[in-house]
Amino acid sequence: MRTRGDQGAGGRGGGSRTRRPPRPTRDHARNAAYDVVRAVDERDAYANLLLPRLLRERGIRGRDAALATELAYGTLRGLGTYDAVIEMCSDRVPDPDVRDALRLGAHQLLRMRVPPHAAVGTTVDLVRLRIGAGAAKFVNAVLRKIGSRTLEEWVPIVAPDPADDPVGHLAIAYGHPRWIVSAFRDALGGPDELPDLLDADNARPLVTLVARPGRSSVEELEAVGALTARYSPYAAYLREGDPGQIEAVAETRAAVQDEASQLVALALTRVPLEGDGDELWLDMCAGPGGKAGLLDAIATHGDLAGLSKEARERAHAPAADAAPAAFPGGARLVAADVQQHRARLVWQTTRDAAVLTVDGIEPAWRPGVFDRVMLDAPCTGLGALRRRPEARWRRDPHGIAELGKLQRRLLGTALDAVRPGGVVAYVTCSPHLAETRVVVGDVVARRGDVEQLDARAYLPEAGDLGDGPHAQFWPHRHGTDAMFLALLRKRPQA
Ligand SMILES: C[S@@+](CC[C@H](N)C(=O)[O-])C[C@H]1O[C@@H](n2cnc3c(N)ncnc32)[C@H](O)[C@@H]1O
Repeated sequence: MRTRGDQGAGGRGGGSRTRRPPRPTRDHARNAAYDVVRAVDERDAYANLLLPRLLRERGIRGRDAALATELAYGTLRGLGTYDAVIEMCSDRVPDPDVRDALRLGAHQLLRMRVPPHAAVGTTVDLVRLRIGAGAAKFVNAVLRKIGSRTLEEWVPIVAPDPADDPVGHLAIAYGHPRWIVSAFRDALGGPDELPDLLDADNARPLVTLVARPGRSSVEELEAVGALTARYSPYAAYLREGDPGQIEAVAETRAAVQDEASQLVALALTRVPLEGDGDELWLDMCAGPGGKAGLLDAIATHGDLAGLSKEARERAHAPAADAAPAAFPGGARLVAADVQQHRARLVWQTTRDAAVLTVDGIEPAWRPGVFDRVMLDAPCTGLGALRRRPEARWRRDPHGIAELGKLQRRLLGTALDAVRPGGVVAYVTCSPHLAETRVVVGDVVARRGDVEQLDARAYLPEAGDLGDGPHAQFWPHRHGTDAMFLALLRKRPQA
């Protein structure tokens, strides 16, 4: 995985050597973390898939498992910062395996409260066993230099001056690629909240559960230790433990689902439709099924939690929008995805939905047959960087133009699929303007049959959603993913 200064061999402490196979050490947590960081760097592995497997296979549990997780995830999140400091402290470009060990040591020295002698000593031991004595000597010297200053002291040395280059400064200080910091600044409308947002992106998110209405309840989740959530009437937070061990989750009556993901689905069900009929809903890009699971339960059983009187009063419904309403049930969800394996996941997590493997841009349905359509469009996922530690370094701004074309085409077919008077929710797990407001603005301007509703009026539980008419969630404001929602009504025919 490249951040900067990725130029090739070096840092061996002199001379060539034969690569030794890994030897076991007692420091299971650091070995597992190192293996994860190496695998991500070397073969584009996914840390959130590999680490749990390694912990299971090696029998690493409890505090060791927590340490391995913090070491691996924290190191991967902070790569950009650590590489800048490593470059400053090295007299040669380290080889990738040595560099990954240095990154692991730098994370312990600069962001974790590991005492310097332990951070240096354990990393040097690991390098001696896994790579060789020469590399261990080099790592020892570099880590000692890194440990001579705190992160706060290093940042002004290795990052551009904030007065000349505020984005470049924040990119190094908070370990994010520069283009992502720029995109966040544009979406926030200015730099003021950037440090809070980037900081929130570096924290592990709470595990949020959804109790699917008619199938489970928040009370059932609270009875097994989950905590009352802030916004969604169906959410509960899990502080610790494996959600898969909870009976309701194992039985797909409940699931893991970010709170903003729950709320954007709920908002779609709350818009009063114009004209007759509210029986058939479509989730056009449903895999792996988070929103489909909730929409399927509400379609069948209704929005059982409904909206509190206070929330209803808080709902600011502009004249053109009717007030939010709790759906009474009695509808059917069709859930589609272009990828068969993702459609299968949707089938496994829903109960009553019809699940199809279909390309949303070549739809298998007649135009105008659906009353409500959810389009959770494929996107860069910049709003969920907290979840995949390495994701920020893998995203590429050059893909956005192609994604934008697909997003526009899918939004066009979603609007064709809904009946006049019906509603489409356009959702992305990205706040990037090119994937959100620009896509919606272009499609609405091109068609004469769509009006954009004030999405905030259907989310009275959550404030601070922006200037509208769309709603934008943020990790630093809401503790959720940075999810975007636009609600579009197809105008009734004259
Ligand atoms: C952001 S994810 C959807 C997440 C899902 N709604 C949830 O809440 O779990 C986007 C999905 O769109 C699917 N997709 C991409 N292109 C598509 C297309 N042309 N037609 C239908 N689905 C598509 C992808 O396979 C992916 O599963």
